[in-house]
Amino acid sequence: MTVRVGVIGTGAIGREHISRVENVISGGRITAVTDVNEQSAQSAVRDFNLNAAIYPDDQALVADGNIDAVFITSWGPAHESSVLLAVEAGKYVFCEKPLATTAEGCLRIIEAEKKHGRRLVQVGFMRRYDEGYAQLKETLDQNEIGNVLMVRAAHRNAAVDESYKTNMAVTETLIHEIDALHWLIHDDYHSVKVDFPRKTKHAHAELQDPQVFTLKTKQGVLINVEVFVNCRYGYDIQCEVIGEEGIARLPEVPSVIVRKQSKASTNILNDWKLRFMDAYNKELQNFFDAIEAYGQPQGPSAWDGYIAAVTADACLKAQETGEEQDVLLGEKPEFYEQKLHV
Ligand SMILES: NC(=O)C1=CN([C@@H]2O[C@H](COP(=O)(O)OP(=O)(O)OC[C@H]3O[C@@H](n4cnc5c(N)ncnc54)[C@H](O)[C@@H]3O)[C@@H](O)[C@H]2O)C=CC1
Ligand SMILES: O=C1[C@@H](O)[C@H](O)[C@@H](O)[C@H](O)[C@H]1O
Repeated sequence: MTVRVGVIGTGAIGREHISRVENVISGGRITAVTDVNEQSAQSAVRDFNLNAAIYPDDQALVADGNIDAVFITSWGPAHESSVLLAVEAGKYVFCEKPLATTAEGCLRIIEAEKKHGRRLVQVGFMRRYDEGYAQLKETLDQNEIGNVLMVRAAHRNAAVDESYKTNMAVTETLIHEIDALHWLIHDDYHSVKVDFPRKTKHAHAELQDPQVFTLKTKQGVLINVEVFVNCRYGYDIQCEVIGEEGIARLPEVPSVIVRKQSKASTNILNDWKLRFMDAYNKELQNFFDAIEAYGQPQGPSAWDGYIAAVTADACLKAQETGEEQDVLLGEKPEFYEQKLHV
């Protein structure tokens, strides 16, 4: 089966995903695109030599009877309405994070998907497909370091532009750790708080940078995540898990070690697209493979999108108030308990 895909939003990651469907992975084909900036949609068709219809908006694209799935790669605030349109039309959905900008929005999507009666939605939490995270998870699942006590993580970007505000440290950046870390240690968040250390001179006036988030889990694990988006030196993702019997670290990205002029040095990547390239490829391959094998996706679900949204809301409130906030999750619906494996 070839999954025929319509893409809503042909910006940076939309183009990345178009390219990987057309040139890298198997099982899918881009047959429709739309973007509020029509020129962007046209240039995607031209640049990737697509045999695809260009639609004026998401509604027209979703109504196309010749598409099976929709990739939602528009700006975050536009995601919810496009997901709802697609689910109501019975299309499979791959939606980049955030699934919706509020927990209530995620619940509306969950209700629509339950009404359809079968999972349709996968959220773009690609860390779960990264080889390093997979190895780290395997180490923890094998109980090699005993009970997990603490996690120390960092999400660093070299620089961001002026459109990136303090709250985006949560909604754009920390959101990946929010998803990956509870998945990694099989635990749920209980409360969150944030500290603002001395501000770097490289951050613009409306951005507090760096920020340090402390997330406590229901089992008492203390997770500390540094978000530092003007670190200057590169794109760097760190994660160290401290257990009762030992410590497990996310592997570094392989890089040749050069010994020269009394120094040993390795390269550090600068670009998130390269850091997680294999993970993006795997998540989309898995999306197509699961549709073929089971008639439904098996990757991060709308429920995972909801967990991230509730936790992100608590982090935003912690930013505003300076106080610790509880993470209040509803009961996981039976609908999302089913485990599939490709
Ligand atoms: N999983 C990951 O690692 C990443 C996820 N993202 C997420 O992907 C989404 C897109 O990010 P970027 O590609 O970096 O942004 P971008 O600004 O480069 O592209 C977004 C595109 O969507 C279009 N658009 C906005 N609203 C629309 C609507 N209602 N209908 C149709 N088109 C619309 C814009 O014109 C633009 O071309 C964001 O939610 C972002 O958080 C982005 C980068 C990496
Ligand atoms: O989602 C992403 C971007 O939006 C964000 O800007 C980066 O910091 C992330 O690491 C990347 O994965």
